Amino acid sequence: MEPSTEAGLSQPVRRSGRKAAVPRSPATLPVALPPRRAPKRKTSQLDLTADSATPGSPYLQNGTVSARLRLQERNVSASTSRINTRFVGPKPSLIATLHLHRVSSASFLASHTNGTAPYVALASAVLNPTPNNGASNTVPAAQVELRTAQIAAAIPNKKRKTTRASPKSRLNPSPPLVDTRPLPWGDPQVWAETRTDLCESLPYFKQNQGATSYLNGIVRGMLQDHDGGERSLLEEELVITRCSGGLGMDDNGETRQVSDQDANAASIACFSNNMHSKQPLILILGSNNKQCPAKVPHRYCVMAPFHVTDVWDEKSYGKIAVKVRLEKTDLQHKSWWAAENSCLSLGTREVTKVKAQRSTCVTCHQERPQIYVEGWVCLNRNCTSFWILDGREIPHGFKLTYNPVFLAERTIFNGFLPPFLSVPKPIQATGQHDRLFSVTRQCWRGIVCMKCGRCNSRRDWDAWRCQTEGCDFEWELPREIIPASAVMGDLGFGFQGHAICDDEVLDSRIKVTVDQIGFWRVVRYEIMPGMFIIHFLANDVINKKPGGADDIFGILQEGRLRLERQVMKSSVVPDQLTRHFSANIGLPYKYIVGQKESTSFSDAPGVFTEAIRRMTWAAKQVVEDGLQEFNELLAVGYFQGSKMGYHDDGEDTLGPTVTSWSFGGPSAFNFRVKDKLFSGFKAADHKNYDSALPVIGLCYKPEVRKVINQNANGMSQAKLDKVAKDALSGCKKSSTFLKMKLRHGDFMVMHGAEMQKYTEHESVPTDMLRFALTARHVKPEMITQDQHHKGVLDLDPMNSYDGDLELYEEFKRQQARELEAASARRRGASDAIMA
Ligand SMILES: O=C(O)CCC(=O)C(=O)O
Repeated sequence: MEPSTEAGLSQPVRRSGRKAAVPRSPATLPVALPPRRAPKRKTSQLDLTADSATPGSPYLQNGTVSARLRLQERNVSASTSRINTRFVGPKPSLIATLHLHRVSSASFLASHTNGTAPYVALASAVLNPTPNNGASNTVPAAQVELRTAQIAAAIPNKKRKTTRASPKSRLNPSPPLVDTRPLPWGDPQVWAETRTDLCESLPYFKQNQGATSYLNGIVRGMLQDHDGGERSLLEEELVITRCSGGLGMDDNGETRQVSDQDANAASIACFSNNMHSKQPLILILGSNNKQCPAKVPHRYCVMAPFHVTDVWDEKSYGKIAVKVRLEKTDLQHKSWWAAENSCLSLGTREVTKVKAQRSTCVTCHQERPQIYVEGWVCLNRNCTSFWILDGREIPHGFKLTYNPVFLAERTIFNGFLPPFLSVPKPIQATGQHDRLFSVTRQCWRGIVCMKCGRCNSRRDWDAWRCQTEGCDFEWELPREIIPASAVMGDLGFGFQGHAICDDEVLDSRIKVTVDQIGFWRVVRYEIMPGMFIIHFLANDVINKKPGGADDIFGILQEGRLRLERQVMKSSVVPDQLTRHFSANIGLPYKYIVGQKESTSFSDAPGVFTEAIRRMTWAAKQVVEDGLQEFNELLAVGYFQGSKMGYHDDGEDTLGPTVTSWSFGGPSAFNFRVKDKLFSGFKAADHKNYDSALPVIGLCYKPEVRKVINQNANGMSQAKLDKVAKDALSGCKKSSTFLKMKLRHGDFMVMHGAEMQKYTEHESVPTDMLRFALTARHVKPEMITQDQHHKGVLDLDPMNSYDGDLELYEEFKRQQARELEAASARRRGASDAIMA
């Protein structure tokens, strides 16, 4: 039997944060549309910056917090002089005084994070009337406190243009100044402190930036980290939110609809698919969400499975937005995010009998429930009656209230629940998995701690470890040492004679020469005079020698070097981890990622000193004058599917020669000219041509560029852009000029002072397990004295590597003996025939 309308609520439904609306018959509801938009209240614009205290700032290292805060408004400014404090323990606190000028009253907030611990600066200022006696009105008027908080950087009320929100600004919105919400009823079963941990650990949420995670036409998970825009809500059992898309920032820094949401956007179709195919999705709550009825205990908390009950179009700020209504599938148990004093009772409610009245649009014949108290509205954007109420289009700013009966509706979910409702179990190896299982893509995903429910990315090479202080949960898979032959792809045991070179040269301006040193095939690629890349191709005989590539491949797998995934210094996603694992030996290397402490050569296994010996041999074969000795070694490990994206090794602390040694699976090692250099344009769309950028042979039309640069003097930027755009028409983005295939045991030498300035490289392993050791010269004068001992190497000159020349000599002697024996056999056979 169909449930009756607007009756049957046996228990009052309590909703926090919304005015109680009296349910009335839709037909009798008065509809009062305002004649015109209410004037917008002008809010004070404050701009507080905590400079020198931005993420990664050196001022946040060594336990010292240092910040200078500025508050700016028209005719108003405030600043502190630099404030410093040393902190101990996890909750540093810092009090500083703000000097305010002509401030009437203000309260503001800024925060920053040093990559591990977030800080928030809170300040408030009070009325300071200008003294009548004409004395300076600069007075200490506010106290600034820096303390740890579970929130990311934010600057409220910052004056911004109405533009699309950058991914970064959407990740760092304003949290409430003081969270007065009650504590939650319970605890989330699964939670995370970083977006990377969340996305790497949960099968149903893999979106590093967006809010909706969908696959094969079905939404798997959705993050509620902000409020879902106008008329959105988040309650104990119900969420109404918008499908993402078409959002931007208004003048107050609030996110809102700035363009029509695309009706054909994949995410919208996915929500409809979920609804029609009865597929639930998992909602995740972020700590920036202000609509949750209780305090959010962690940065990200998994809520529960929800199902989609309605999807509709509406208008928000004059633009079309798509809304989705989601109900919790489990109505029997209290939601953990309910307020601790919530009195929504469960159990005996006959909620399914509550149904809002449905009506059909006379124009498009679509049926919908009555969603707003003010009356029934057609919510189909393709209909001419769309967003019409009482014969008029609903004006922007008109306050619509949800029909409480529509909100009270509950639908018994009779679809299938996904298998990952509770805590996803950590990955396990079964008897069917082979020995390579432990280095597959699945094994460097994250896991959920079985003790505290925290999502943890895999950070360590050898195991998963929970990062919650005091939690000792560790998870390890059985591992065995994998021989190189198991990951060498089509080559199996490798070459017995000289290896075949499969490198691809994609720019004919590169000069290629091929040579041979013993068993080593040496291929040289000259980019320009004095700047070259050399590929030393190894073979199976060299690799098998003691101290050779086979031995080192085994030792690297033992895990004594403690390879770790590092936090990337510059990434749109905070706390993003590299896809590869690494550890540094010798002098510290200021790498693109935040390397942990470097191990000294004397503390590292001796085999790494042997590695430096061999890499020094390779570099000496090709660098004619004065090779600067290597004092740093970066070990990098790759599981299946991990890689190192395009970068250069151009830190000013480094010498001009970089040598690497490869182990295990092959890697596509690609080189390209840096994009700006390639075209001369510093911005996309052929804008900001820079005549000062150097022109090398591998640039786009270098001769044309030189002529443009000669004539650039005195030209306006606009004129220069026009001239360059016309002369360099057809110029695309820089592409790979050399694809090197590095195999087990190969060396690669890059040399040239300008090499790292002009070019960049990436490493994309193509099989399951690979390591690379890269040796560099770090200028000791640029490193603090206390680190110098780490780079000291005991390279006995009597013991240096000689390219295994004797192996090749022996191979030639053996070949000669075999030839001699074969011809002796032939001679013997013909003698026998003659006899
Ligand atoms: O050989 C590799 O896999 C990458 C090494 C590399 O590019 C680096 O350490 O900078």
